Amino acid sequence: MTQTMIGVIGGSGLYEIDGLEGAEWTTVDSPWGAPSDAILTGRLDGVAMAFLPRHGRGHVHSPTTVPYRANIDALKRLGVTDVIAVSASGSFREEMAPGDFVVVDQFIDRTFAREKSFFGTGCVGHVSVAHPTCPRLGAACITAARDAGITVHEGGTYLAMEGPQFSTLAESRMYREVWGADVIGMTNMPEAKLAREAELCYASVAMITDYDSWHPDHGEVDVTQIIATLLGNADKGRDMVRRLPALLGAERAPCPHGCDRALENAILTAPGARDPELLARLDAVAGRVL
Ligand SMILES: CSC[C@H]1O[C@H](OP(=O)(O)O)[C@H](O)[C@@H]1O
Ligand SMILES: Nc1ncnc2[nH]cnc12
Repeated sequence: MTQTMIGVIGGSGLYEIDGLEGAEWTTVDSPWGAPSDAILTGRLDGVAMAFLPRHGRGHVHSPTTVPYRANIDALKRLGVTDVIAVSASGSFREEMAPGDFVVVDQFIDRTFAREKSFFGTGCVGHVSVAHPTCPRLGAACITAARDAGITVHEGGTYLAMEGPQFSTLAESRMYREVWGADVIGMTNMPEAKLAREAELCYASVAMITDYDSWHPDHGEVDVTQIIATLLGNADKGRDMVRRLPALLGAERAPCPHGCDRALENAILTAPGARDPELLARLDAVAGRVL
């Protein structure tokens, strides 16, 4: 048994959480650069918690410039075991309405201008992301959201786009009708892939703010409309997060889905051919297997 530490990555509109005992903003140094912000640490119902605003307080980082590797490394370095990503998202489904939450379980990664792996020349690693989210953690989010009175949808495919512009109407229709995506956002990739490389359980909660641009009755998405919905969603998100420690507990058994063992047999580079500088940077993420 290890100790649970829940890491919450707060998206647009969710820049802090309340109610943590011993709350403190901690600056974490990472060999992958500076994280988006300091990390709020503390305890809730006897469980260690860490909260990181994805875009930084004051919304400084764009979806492209969020330091995804530093963020995941910093959470791992602090001792986080389970990451809950909370993200403002557009909906491609009539029934996934603004104000609803969707616990996402698949992704289509259309991002192209971001560093997507901790591995590379001198230490090549390949992890599976066929099932990119942790079902155990996702189930806890579903229960927590339901207990908080939120309309929550179980499962969905999140299209991760580069942004920062929203989609064209043709793209919106293609993602929905041809590709079968359910929700859209700009940040869950490469975050989910990096969490898997770091052997962290990862669950994604999409807080629906809009119908993107496909819906004939809702016109095109704009940020004013998103912000209006986002403020109510952020309160709901905080309510969901407050319920997670009691559901997950302070003691943690190995992940039944193997998220915490994702690197076993993943590294191909022969020990003698590995780059010592890269190995040093991988200390937190992959130290267990190096
Ligand atoms: C505020 S509109 C677009 C912006 O909101 C989402 O951010 P996050 O995923 O961090 O909640 C979306 O991905 C865009 O970055
Ligand atoms: N329609 C949308 N497209 C991309 N990211 C979003 N975040 C919130 N709504 C979005």
